[in-house]
Amino acid sequence: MSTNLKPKYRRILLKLSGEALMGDEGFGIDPKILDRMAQEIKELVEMGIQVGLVIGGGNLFRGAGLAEAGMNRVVGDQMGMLATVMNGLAMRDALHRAFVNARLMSAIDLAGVCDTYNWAEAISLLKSGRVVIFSAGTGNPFFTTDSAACLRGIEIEADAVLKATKVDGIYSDDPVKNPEAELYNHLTYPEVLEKELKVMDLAAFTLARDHSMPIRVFNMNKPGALKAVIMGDEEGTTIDHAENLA
Ligand SMILES: Nc1ncnc2c1ncn2[C@@H]1O[C@H](COP(=O)(O)OP(=O)(O)OP(=O)(O)O)[C@@H](O)[C@H]1O
Ligand SMILES: O=c1ccn([C@@H]2O[C@H](COP(=O)(O)O)[C@@H](O)[C@H]2O)c(=O)[nH]1
Repeated sequence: MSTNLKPKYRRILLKLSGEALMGDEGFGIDPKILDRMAQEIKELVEMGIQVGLVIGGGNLFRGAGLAEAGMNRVVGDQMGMLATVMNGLAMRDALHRAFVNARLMSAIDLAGVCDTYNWAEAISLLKSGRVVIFSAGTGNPFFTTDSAACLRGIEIEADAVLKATKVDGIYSDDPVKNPEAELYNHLTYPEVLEKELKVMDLAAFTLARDHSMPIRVFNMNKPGALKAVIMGDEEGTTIDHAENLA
């Protein structure tokens, strides 16, 4: 249970792993996970926290995988970006069913389906308590939704990028492959690079570092983990400048 009384963050950029959305299925979206995430986001909104959301697309398509199978990489990435719009539509629907006001924006024009990304409008929606889902990544191929999360997080002046993933945080090695791997509570930006830890791709990570955007990585399947992160409790792994970790 948290010993902190006030949330640590006022505005967050929450990145949800697309792959984690599929649960035990090999493809697609598990409605139970979607509804649980919607409830957890609702709790944050009720605490007065402004929530920007980026969802991955790994449960549907990844450009790199499609290119390996012979498809043109740009076309594969376009399919990957559209996959994140599908996840965004599903999440907006789940949030609306949970009586949470949410808007879906896309970095690619999709008139009639959702709004096109607009920075000023996003800020104004966040201030009015709406959850804003940023889909279609950065709108460009050869990037990932981790880059989109850091980019949008910096643009909306979020207090942190919270990366919800399938493992408890950042380990000394991939914990799925190496059960001996140790979990880190805190890391500085240079430590992540020195230790060659796979937190997110380099483009995303350096963007966060260069703009002093703290990153917190935690398990989206662990009940209460998101709330603990929000309250500033020791949960998952925090990456920041050394002086902010002290
Ligand atoms: N040092 C490490 N610490 C923690 N996880 C690691 C590490 N190295 C590799 N991983 C792997 O990275 C995975 C998390 O990846 P991540 O959440 O970034 O998925 P993703 O590819 O961004 O998801 P999606 O594309 O579906 O949104 C973990 O499941 C873990 O197996
Ligand atoms: O800015 C972006 C973001 C994503 N893509 C493509 O979408 C898929 C899914 O995103 P993940 O981060 O892997 O979940 C990604 O593999 C890319 O193919 C993109 O092109 N540009």
